[in-house]
Amino acid sequence: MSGAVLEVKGLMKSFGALVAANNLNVEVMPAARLSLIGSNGAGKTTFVNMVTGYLKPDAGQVKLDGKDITRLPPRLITRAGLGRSFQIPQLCEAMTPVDNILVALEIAGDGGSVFRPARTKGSLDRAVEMLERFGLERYAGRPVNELPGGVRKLIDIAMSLASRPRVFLLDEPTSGVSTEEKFPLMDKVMAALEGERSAVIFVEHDMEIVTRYADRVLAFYSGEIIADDAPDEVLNDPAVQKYVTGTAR
Ligand SMILES: Nc1ncnc2c1ncn2[C@@H]1O[C@H](COP(=O)(O)OP(=O)(O)OP(=O)(O)O)[C@@H](O)[C@H]1O
Repeated sequence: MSGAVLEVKGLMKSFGALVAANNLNVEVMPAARLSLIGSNGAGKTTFVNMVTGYLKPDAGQVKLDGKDITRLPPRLITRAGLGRSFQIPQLCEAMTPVDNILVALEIAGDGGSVFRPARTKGSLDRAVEMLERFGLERYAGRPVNELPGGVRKLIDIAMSLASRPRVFLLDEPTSGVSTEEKFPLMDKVMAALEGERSAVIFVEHDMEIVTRYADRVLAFYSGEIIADDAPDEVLNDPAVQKYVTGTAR
């Protein structure tokens, strides 16, 4: 046993002649803060989609807590303990934040209907607790389609975290967020994770966010991981400066 919560071995994916993932190997420990960087088309989303079941790999294996989840459908992967939030929040527009979180709990749970999620005391308490953690109590009773973009993003993240995923994947959490809002948003996400053992993996183009919130960085280039180390090491790597950050002198 490696102690890793997520183990990715030999993951491969091609689209015709284009190799979008070339033998990706990654182990993620509980409570890790891992950032995925790389220029457009480097293969980050392909990696995330394969790990979360949205894309079938051509070869390789993904294990969560030692359980093989390769090729399971996304919903079963969520149930196994792998949460995901999207660049564009995936919300039930006419429902309140509390009801959205109840739906997320239902999807991550063992059954019931996502159209009429159970309103047990446990699930309601958890939904309210999540809103409090993100400072969103005042929006509790309004439909989410009336709420501002930053708030919707936080609700989407609160939905994924409500079921206490073992691994939480965030796709560009600060994209579309203003410079003034990006640090408060990440501070809230990281504070909400305190006390949980979830490992966090976030795709990010903003190097200020990467250096402040990640304890490890994977740099992708042309379907391969070209660096895997602490943020300072990766950002000072000549190949990363040449192919990823464009900061080579
Ligand atoms: N469904 C698909 N069909 C064909 N090619 C694809 C498909 N999905 C991704 N690709 C290609 O695979 C490569 C990797 O794309 P991917 O979306 O994983 O990159 P990325 O690092 O996430 O980029 P970005 O930062 O722009 O989101 C790119 O060349 C892309 O054009």
